[in-house]
Amino acid sequence: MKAAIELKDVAFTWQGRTQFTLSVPNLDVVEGEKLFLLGQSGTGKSTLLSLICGITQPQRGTVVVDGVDLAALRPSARDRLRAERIGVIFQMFNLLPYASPLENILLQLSFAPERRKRLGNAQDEALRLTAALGLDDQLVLNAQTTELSIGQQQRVAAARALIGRPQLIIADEPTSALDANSQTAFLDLLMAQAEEAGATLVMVSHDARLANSFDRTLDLADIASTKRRAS
Ligand SMILES: Nc1ncnc2c1ncn2[C@@H]1O[C@H](COP(=O)(O)OP(=O)(O)OP(=O)(O)O)[C@@H](O)[C@H]1O
Repeated sequence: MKAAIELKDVAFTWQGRTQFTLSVPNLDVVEGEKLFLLGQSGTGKSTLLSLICGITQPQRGTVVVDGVDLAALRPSARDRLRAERIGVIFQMFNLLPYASPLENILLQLSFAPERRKRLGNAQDEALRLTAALGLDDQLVLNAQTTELSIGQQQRVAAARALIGRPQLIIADEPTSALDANSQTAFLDLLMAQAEEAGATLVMVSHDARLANSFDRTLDLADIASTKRRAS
């Protein structure tokens, strides 16, 4: 089976913060796999997702995504690869505050012409996704993102990640602000979208009950060592 993500001998330290080092000797995720990633707070789950997305670069080792060694790309090419092939739901959402939810979702496609081409009417697709996530059309079309609750913003961030069926979906605690019913609806949609696109899914969550829906569960402590030195 083809690997969607391969990490080898990776070591990473945030610039200027030598207290924390994340080391991942080996991590392989195969195409189409749905991986659930658990781990204690502060151990480096979000850091690992940043490395996979090419947002940060390891000081040592290789990160290969969809057959591409991220270190071999210029920063602009890494940004393009991320926009085209990876749907990212960031822990802090990273939405534009003064744009509408719809504008936030469609903006993603302006950086990703391949994803755009897979769609007929992009606005219809955005509204289909947001409706499936329980958001009202009028809110999506007319509200400013700052007016949305945290749970609503999380759903907008999810729709932005899913639009255009990216091959890889990276989700950092995407259900943390949702109530139990919304969590179930969200996970159902996430799984359906991943399956429809044959996408690989890596999701971080503290809620171990969600693990049942995934092919594999990993605790970060079993694949990585985290060094935390007192500063
Ligand atoms: N942008 C950043 N700049 C500097 N240090 C950072 C940055 N992001 C995270 N860190 C540090 O890296 C370490 C790991 O953080 P990370 O967010 O990856 O952990 P986590 O396992 O995702 O935590 P949580 O479960 O609480 O979200 C922490 O010591 C954190 O302070």
